[in-house]
Amino acid sequence: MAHVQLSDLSKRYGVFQAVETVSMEVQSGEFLTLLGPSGCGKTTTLRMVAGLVPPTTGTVRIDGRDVTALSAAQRGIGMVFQSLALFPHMTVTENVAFGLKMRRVAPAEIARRVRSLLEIVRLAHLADRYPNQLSGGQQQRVALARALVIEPSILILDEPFGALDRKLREAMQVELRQITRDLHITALFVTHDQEEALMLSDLVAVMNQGRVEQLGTPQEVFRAPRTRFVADFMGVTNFLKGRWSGGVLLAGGGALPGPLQQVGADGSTVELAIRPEEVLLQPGAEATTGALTAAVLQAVYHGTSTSYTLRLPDGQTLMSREPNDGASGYAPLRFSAGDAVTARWRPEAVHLLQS
Ligand SMILES: Nc1ncnc2c1ncn2[C@@H]1O[C@H](COP(=O)(O)OP(=O)(O)OP(=O)(O)O)[C@@H](O)[C@H]1O
Repeated sequence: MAHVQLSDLSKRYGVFQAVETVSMEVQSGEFLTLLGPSGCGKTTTLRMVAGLVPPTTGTVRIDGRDVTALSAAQRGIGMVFQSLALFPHMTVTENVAFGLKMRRVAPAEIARRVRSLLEIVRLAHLADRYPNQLSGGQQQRVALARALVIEPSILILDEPFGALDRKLREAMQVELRQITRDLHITALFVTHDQEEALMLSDLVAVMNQGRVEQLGTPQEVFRAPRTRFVADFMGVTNFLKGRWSGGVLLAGGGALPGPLQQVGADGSTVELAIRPEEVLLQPGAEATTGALTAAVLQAVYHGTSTSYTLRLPDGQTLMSREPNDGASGYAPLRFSAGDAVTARWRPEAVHLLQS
């Protein structure tokens, strides 16, 4: 059980600000993921929590205690990194036992804990193998067992599944989620893969240029991104420029479906995001309030869905993505280039972005 609190954590390398005033709290047993593109400061943040990198300013607290000045070993945090560095000359059992031996745990207790951990990560049958006799996924599980065997209340994982193929990665993700839940471990995870972040986490912190741009549940950051960066990172492809007029948002050559809360004066402009799967199309151009007319520029079949690129009357483009169910999957596409259509969406599907 451990509660982690980061307060105004910053890291500067020379003149370069790698992490800037990051503050967040992870409750005991929660799974938090730092998500963001390469170089945004995820690893540096995680290493400051682990005690591997000293912060320039700010504090790290575990269960209310300031651990900023403590070494990594004194913090008792389990760690798994992408370059997992198993000891090649040791068997699976010896690799997992290593941390306990260093802590001078009694041999019988070591044997008991290693056996139990190998069962949890489903490797008991490979206990006597050497790392080079294991698949990549099995090696990752040894690394996980090795981190878990010291019974850490906090587990730190930096892109631990980056080298695995998709199927193996998914299996490991499910296992990791189960293990951290079962053992009530507080986990801090780093990835640049939004799907991985969404499926694993209780909380996702989206980072950009050293700062946390949005912190929320997976549903919040996916469904209600607050900035263009977060929306973009979450796979939103539709960004429209709009203008307020008497409580109505004008964009794309028409009035958007309301009610929307006007945030600026009349005439002020705003950027908005809409997920392509929220844009519903009907045949024929029918300009009514809450619907936009559009011309189909391109139709692309993706198997499980079909995407349409549309041109709106004011020249902006918009994407619509429709799921293909069993029947429609074999049917001809509903629209093709040049067709006139009407686009609508639920008022809640529109997210006004902060500039
Ligand atoms: N020891 C260092 N000296 C100087 N700059 C560094 C050092 N370590 C990291 N940086 C820089 O700090 C920034 C953040 O690095 P960090 O490793 O935290 O990013 P990241 O988000 O984890 O990226 P990735 O996904 O590529 O690992 C990068 O621009 C990196 O070049």
